[in-house]
Amino acid sequence: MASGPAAAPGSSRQFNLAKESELRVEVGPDTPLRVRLLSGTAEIFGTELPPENWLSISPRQKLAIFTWNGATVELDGVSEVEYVADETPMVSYVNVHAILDGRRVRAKASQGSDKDSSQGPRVIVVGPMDSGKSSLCRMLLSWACKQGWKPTFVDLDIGQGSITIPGCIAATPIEMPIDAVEGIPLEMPIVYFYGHTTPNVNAELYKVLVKELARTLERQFSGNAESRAAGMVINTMGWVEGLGYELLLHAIEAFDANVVLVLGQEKLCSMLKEVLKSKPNVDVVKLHKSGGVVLRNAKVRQKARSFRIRAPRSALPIGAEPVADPTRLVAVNISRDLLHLVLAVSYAEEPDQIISSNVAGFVYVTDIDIQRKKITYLAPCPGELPSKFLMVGTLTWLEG
Ligand SMILES: Nc1ncnc2c1ncn2[C@@H]1O[C@H](COP(=O)(O)OP(=O)(O)OP(=O)(O)O)[C@@H](O)[C@H]1O
Repeated sequence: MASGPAAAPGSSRQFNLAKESELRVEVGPDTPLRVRLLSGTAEIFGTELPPENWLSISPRQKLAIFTWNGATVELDGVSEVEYVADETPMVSYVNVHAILDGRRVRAKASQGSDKDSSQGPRVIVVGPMDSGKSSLCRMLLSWACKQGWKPTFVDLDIGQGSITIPGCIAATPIEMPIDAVEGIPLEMPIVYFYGHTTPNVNAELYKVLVKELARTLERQFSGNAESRAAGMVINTMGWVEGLGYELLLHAIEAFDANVVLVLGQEKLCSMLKEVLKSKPNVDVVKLHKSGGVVLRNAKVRQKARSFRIRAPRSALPIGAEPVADPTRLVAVNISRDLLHLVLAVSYAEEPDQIISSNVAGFVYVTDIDIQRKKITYLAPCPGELPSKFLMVGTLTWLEG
């Protein structure tokens, strides 16, 4: 591993990357960094770099520029960390991709026959915090897209998810390799609002929403053979003990996952193998964590969450006391407590549809007039909200 000091502002430098090595880069909070490919081929989490064009890397991003066959890349700007590593688990990851691809081909070939064999792989990626789950999901999705598939990405991580804002679970079809800068496309996500960043606040509600999302996808797959064959890649939370473990099992069951990829933890892998051995159609596969995955402390995680809420479609909540039935709806009075909260706008038409409805988007409360019972909010687009039901959780956000 060759490591270099962070570069001085404005200086550009080149790296000759040998076959199957990667340049790992951590970008600071406010310093811009650009990268370009000068020769050979290289990719960022499964998406190929365009030749010659400068690509701006967003602040705070931590990434690897990996090459299968060798490449020269140039960096321009300031980074906090940059070094080249030649030991990576990428070959094992791409081998998994090849197996998944074979299953997609077989699923497509059996379209029109029985439903079970026309179902492509349903992959769930599990592992402790900072084991590289999200990065592996990205690679598997982007490699599948490169091959012409349109897999569905499901993100069950309510803390550090990458489809929408924290406190939600969501799914979206991925039709093109994921843009290294823009991230997951946001045109068509199906989003369910949980309203908290940890599942133990209301684990029953979390489970109900996971089931609803799984049911919605099942309905979509039954009418769309193409996405059924492409299958899904499911990202999970980094909580793998106790209730966290129970929720992983629940997710495997709810989505009918048939490939479980376990990143970086022997214990979790053997526990899952043991408990799933009664299901011969479920493969549990252990994979090594990449040495490049960057550990994030609680503060960094909180910052990352609040940063995601600044994204165009944002919003977050406050909650009521737990009650006997954890999925019972509680009406929230208009009070100052709502100020600076992000509320989810439900698609529900009637109150009894609220739990089972996905959300249209989010609004951010900027003012409360208690006398007139009036809420002023920021919304991503003008006009009326698609429903009169707004949902509240425990997530807060102050512009800072
Ligand atoms: N090979 C690599 N080189 C450099 N940075 C990497 C590499 N792999 C992952 N990272 C970075 O490390 C951080 C953690 O990785 P990732 O988000 O994939 O982990 P995770 O297991 O999904 O985390 P969490 O449990 O918090 O959701 C991310 O910022 C990611 O971009």
